Amino acid sequence: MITIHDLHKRFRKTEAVAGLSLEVPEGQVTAFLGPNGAGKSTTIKCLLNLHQPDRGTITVLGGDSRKLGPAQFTQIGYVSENMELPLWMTVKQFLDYCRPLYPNWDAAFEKQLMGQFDLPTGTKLKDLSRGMRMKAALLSSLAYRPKLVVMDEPFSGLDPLVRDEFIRGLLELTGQEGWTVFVSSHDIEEVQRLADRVAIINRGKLALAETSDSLQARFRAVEVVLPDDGRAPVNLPEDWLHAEQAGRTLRFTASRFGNEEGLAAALREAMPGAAHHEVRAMSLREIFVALARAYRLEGK
Ligand SMILES: Nc1ncnc2c1ncn2[C@@H]1O[C@H](COP(=O)(O)OP(=O)(O)OP(=O)(O)O)[C@@H](O)[C@H]1O
Repeated sequence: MITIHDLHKRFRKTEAVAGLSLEVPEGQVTAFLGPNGAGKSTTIKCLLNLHQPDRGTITVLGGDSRKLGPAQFTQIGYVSENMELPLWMTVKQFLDYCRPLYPNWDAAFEKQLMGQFDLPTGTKLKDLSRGMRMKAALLSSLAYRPKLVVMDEPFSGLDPLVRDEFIRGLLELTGQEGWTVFVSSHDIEEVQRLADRVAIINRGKLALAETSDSLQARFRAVEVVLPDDGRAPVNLPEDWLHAEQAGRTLRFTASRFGNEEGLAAALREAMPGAAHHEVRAMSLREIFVALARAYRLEGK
């Protein structure tokens, strides 16, 4: 659905995107993660033809992003935290304004979304809470049933309750509609329930792209009780991340977990005298924290 190849974009001295290549497959929700200033918004603006790439190519919906025009934009829903909305309009006026812009606008679906999002039609956009305003923006971008939904930090600034409700609505819809969604965030917590795939960008480059299932299959939190002399070996396997010892307990993150037997054998080899160990699956949030430490993800 989206193929980014060797994307470069510079603003004066800042190299915002520095050779990013990424595939966003059809029918899945891809979370595009990275710290502040990593290059997420710049990538999204390039793929929507709002910025010209300096180098590299992006294919969106089968065509060159630089040729995206009104016809393609009726197939793409775009929601951004910085979106400018006509705040003086009521929700109803706003939707009346959007409807004729999209030949594929689905009035019945608009109604369904209105119910689902529980929006007050007669209220001016400027008088809505931030969460409600994002919902109005989302509604106006979904009611024409786009093939591709691109969201740039849609949840930032929403309180957890509103965010959860918003995500529940989105989850239902993506499930029903089979949408391809590309959603950026600086915090996995915001999008972990939505994401089929995770792509991490750091300092303008791709650090990792993988399905959530594969990440959750290969990461484990491990706790080992060391033998009486209580010293962990200095050279642990390099896929055991962030080893920390407290008393006789050694904790680390196994980043290439295959199965219990394989891990037990590796533990016996690395620490022959260890008494016992515990292995626990990790949430995407915990995995992201471990990855952030491993890649030293930092804002610019
Ligand atoms: N129009 C611009 N002019 C100058 N510099 C820019 C411009 N847009 C982005 N940058 C810089 O490019 C880098 C990447 O910014 P970008 O907004 O793409 O990051 P981001 O990952 O979306 O960050 P955030 O999570 O803070 O939104 C930053 O250093 C930013 O200051």
